Amino acid sequence: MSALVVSDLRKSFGGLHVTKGVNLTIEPGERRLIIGPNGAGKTTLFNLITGELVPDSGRVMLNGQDITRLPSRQRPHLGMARTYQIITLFARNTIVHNVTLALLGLSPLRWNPLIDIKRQSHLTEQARAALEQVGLGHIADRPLAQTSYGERRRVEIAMALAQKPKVLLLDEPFAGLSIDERQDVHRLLMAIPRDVTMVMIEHNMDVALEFAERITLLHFGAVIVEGTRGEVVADPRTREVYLGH
Ligand SMILES: Nc1ncnc2c1ncn2[C@@H]1O[C@H](COP(=O)(O)OP(=O)(O)OP(=O)(O)O)[C@@H](O)[C@H]1O
Repeated sequence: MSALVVSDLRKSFGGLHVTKGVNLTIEPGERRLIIGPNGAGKTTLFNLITGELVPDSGRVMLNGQDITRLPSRQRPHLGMARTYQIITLFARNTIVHNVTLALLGLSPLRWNPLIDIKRQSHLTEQARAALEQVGLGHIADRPLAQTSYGERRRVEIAMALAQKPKVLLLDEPFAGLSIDERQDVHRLLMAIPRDVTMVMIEHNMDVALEFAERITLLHFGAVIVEGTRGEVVADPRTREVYLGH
């Protein structure tokens, strides 16, 4: 059974057709890169898959289950996680506290106004384990404000990993990072075990090529090339979209 299947997905904003019948099949354990120039419709596709946007038509299946109309907040319980920008989180609180809060947000306990987060040791342990996994275990008790941009990106990935996802969606995880920070994030993503399927969206083709075995090129809301890394790079349509010749 495929990990994620998108069938004939369509979305318009007013008269603008932004997603024009996209099909994708992603196998368990796969690392898939979805590339495309600015405005190709990558973020929209990502939001349709995660449930932040509702498609006009088409279907999204996660591990064989139709989730097209399932609210996004329920998708983590079925094994889908995405990275979030954490800039708006609690900068004065510690890193581990922030990751624990992200986990609490998924838990039924979030409805309890009397909850004392410090007592939720199982959530804190899960948060610490995820921070270890991204190489931040040693600074888990540092305030979030005292972290570099690259470290914050790793905290974002830890928040998603703490949910123990089966399918992890990464929205431009290298954006805004220095070359060294990119290498760190790249190494960390490559070390994630194969029981996690990963789909990454990225507009800059060069920074993410090594990540994926298979690449999908999106242009004007449609898939125009798909194949192995070698096939997509060699395809004249890829050159045309990216290099204009
Ligand atoms: N909510 C919206 N309302 C109207 N138009 C939208 C909306 N969201 C996206 N669009 C338009 O849809 C098109 C695709 O946008 P999208 O952000 O999905 O592209 P992208 O490939 O992610 O681009 P980038 O690499 O620049 O992030 C753009 O023309 C954008 O202006």
